[in-house]
Amino acid sequence: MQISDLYLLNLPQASVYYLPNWLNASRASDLEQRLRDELDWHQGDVKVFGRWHKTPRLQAWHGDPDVQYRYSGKTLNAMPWTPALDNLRFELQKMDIATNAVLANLYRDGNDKMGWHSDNEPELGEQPVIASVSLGAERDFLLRHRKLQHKCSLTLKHGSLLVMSGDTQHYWQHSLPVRKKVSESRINLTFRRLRD
Ligand SMILES: O=C(O)CCC(=O)C(=O)O
Ligand SMILES: [Fe+2]
Repeated sequence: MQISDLYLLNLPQASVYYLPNWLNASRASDLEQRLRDELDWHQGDVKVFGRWHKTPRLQAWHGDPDVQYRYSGKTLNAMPWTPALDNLRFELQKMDIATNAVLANLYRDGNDKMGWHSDNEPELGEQPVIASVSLGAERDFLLRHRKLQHKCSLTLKHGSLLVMSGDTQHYWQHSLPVRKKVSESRINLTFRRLRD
């Protein structure tokens, strides 16, 4: 499989690709269970408008030993790859998506969320490639252009793969809004490549 086998979203100044059934349902469910048990989940702190809050989701940071992650003024060392994460990383590698770390998010239910942001930290480079795997509850993923009026909403399915590349992070923001009716949890893995 190649990135060109995914569906390209028709968005200006963006390269966003999506494949709903990247993993079959049973593999996706097994993986979800394993990751829930194996990853180094913790609830971090974020600074929003000068005040500290608990992140409205759990997170885990895994990757190559030398990879560090700067987040709200803190530096975290990556925990090692687990076999399950390493397998996925290998499959992405076969699609020419080279990554050395993954930020995992666990949304415990529809109250957990992620606010508007771009993944544009300098260590991700000029044109970051972010490969995002979704497991568990379906959640809406929103994209909005920073200057134009364009918006887009996508329901990320169990076992799906979303790839953001090119200028996407430069011109667009994305978010995962609260969905009160969702009672199930969701795990999302965002594979990234950080440089030093
Ligand atoms: O949960 C998602 O689908 C989005 C996660 C995300 O944007 C991130 O980790 O940077
Ligand atoms: Fe993101």
